[in-house]
Amino acid sequence: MTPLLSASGLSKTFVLHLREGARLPVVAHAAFEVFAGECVALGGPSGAGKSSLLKMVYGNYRTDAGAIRVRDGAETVDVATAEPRRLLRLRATTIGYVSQFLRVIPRVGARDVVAEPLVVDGAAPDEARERAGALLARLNLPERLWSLPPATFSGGEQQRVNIARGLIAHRPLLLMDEPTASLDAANRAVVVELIEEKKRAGVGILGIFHDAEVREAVCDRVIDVTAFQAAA
Ligand SMILES: Nc1ncnc2c1ncn2[C@@H]1O[C@H](COP(=O)(O)OP(=O)(O)OP(=O)(O)O)[C@@H](O)[C@H]1O
Repeated sequence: MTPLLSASGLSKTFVLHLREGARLPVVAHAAFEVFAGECVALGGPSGAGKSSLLKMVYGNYRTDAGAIRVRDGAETVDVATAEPRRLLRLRATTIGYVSQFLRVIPRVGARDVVAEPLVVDGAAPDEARERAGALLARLNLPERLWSLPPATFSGGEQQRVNIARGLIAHRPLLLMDEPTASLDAANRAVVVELIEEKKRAGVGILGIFHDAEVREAVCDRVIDVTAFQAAA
């Protein structure tokens, strides 16, 4: 079986230009794979480079060396060297990303924020809104909030809107950065169920899961990022 994601030789050093070019090596020669239907956690202590690796896989951080091969239908795209347009296309169809925080879209109500990825995929707006409502209901977001822009929502409410937006459409590879950080036990359990459903649908997941209970419930294996520690 070919992996959905195959990273090899990944290295990254931050150069702090405002600190006289101080160099902060984060990872060196990182290599890992993610297959369809599995959930893989990036593990290791704070500052080990978990978020940096996830951002490299999504193409938000440049890599100094290495390849990040992502299967995109019949093609394979190397995120590390892809043209910006190719990267945007890859994100539109293949890589989903659930960040910790919602990037609020001004004046757009929560339900429409969640429905948008389906509309972009070509779903009829009414159907997209109905599915968005159903997902928000599963995540216990009170219906009175659905038409309101999430800017004023609580941290946990915003995180649930963010999760719903990140999970509503099918993307074969899903990156998750602490998807349950601000959630209570009942909502954590819903997110665990949603992740299980994605796995059953063949989605490969790479994520950071600080909550040990959630990690043990959904993750098939943990990649220890300290193994990729760069020499200072
Ligand atoms: N944009 C950046 N510019 C400079 N240094 C950065 C940047 N992003 C991360 N770093 C540094 O890289 C190192 C790894 O950070 P990263 O956020 O990847 O760690 P982490 O394992 O995700 O930590 P945590 O569990 O605390 O979130 C840290 O020392 C951090 O200060």
